[in-house]
Amino acid sequence: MIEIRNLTKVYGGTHAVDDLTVTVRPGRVTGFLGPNGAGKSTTMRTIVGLDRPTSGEVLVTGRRYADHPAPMREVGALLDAKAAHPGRTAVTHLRALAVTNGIPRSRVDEVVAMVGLQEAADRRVGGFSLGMAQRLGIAAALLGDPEVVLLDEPVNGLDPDGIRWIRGFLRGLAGEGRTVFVSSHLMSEMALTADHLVIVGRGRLLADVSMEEMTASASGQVRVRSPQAQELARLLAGAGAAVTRSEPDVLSITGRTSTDIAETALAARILLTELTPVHASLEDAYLALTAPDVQYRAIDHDHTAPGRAAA
Ligand SMILES: Nc1ncnc2c1ncn2[C@@H]1O[C@H](COP(=O)(O)OP(=O)(O)OP(=O)(O)O)[C@@H](O)[C@H]1O
Repeated sequence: MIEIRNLTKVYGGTHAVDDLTVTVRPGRVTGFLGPNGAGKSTTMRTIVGLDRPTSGEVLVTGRRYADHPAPMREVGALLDAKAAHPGRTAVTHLRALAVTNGIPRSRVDEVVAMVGLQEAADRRVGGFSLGMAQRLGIAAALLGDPEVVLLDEPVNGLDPDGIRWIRGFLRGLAGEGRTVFVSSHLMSEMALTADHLVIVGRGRLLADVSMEEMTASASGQVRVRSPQAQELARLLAGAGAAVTRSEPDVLSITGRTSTDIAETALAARILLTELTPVHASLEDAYLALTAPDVQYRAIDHDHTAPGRAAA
């Protein structure tokens, strides 16, 4: 578990993280989302002791990172895939890390196999593709068999095969009961990987929600099928709901919950054959939530759609 309590980090005059309080729980993949400059990397660096909080604190499995006698056994992090020395082979890099952290050398072979790098184990890291470097970074993060795993943009620049591999791998780690905290800007990927979301904007917490809640609440729409659709539409519209009829027996309703609609139908003895909250895509839900907090926005040249973040 990661407990972030009133974390603030100020660089010069910039509040990179601003009074952030959130708990990242084990047994699930938690996606860490936010526009460019929202403070995700700063938060992750603080969790592993690479940045000191200006105020507040972060506890990993109950203690500050620096207070753990063997921190690599508690938390493994992939913050920069290109961090390994280019002249070393994958195995010498991992052995050096193992030795300095009191981890048996036999563990190196285990993590190399876990990430599928056996064939490249004796090649120099400088010649690795981005996908291989990401795998090596993950192997390093897993050396201490940690309960908590942090990954900053692990799928950046990977091909679809690599992305799919990381997705399955992270879900497997969470399935073993580990705490998996992963940042990404790829919403379609997060929608497939994460169970829970922590969303920040300008250093502050915007949402700490399950994927299900995030996408259901953003749409606010309920789809209803009924042989008495016209009568139901009249009743709901009369009560202030926005109702559109897409097929003769199908209504899209905004402004009423599923329960409200079921109660209205029951009271009027109207048969419902379908009652479904419509989920927004994660991308739509995310963009709606973070729009006020986007700091870097491209100029919109075609004047047909709002420009999105670019930095
Ligand atoms: N070492 C530093 N010195 C000065 N300012 C910094 C430093 N690190 C981060 N910042 C600033 O803190 C803010 C948060 O940056 P951070 O990299 O944590 O955001 P992020 O959410 O990871 O962004 P991105 O999605 O672009 O990677 C930004 O305004 C950034 O310019």
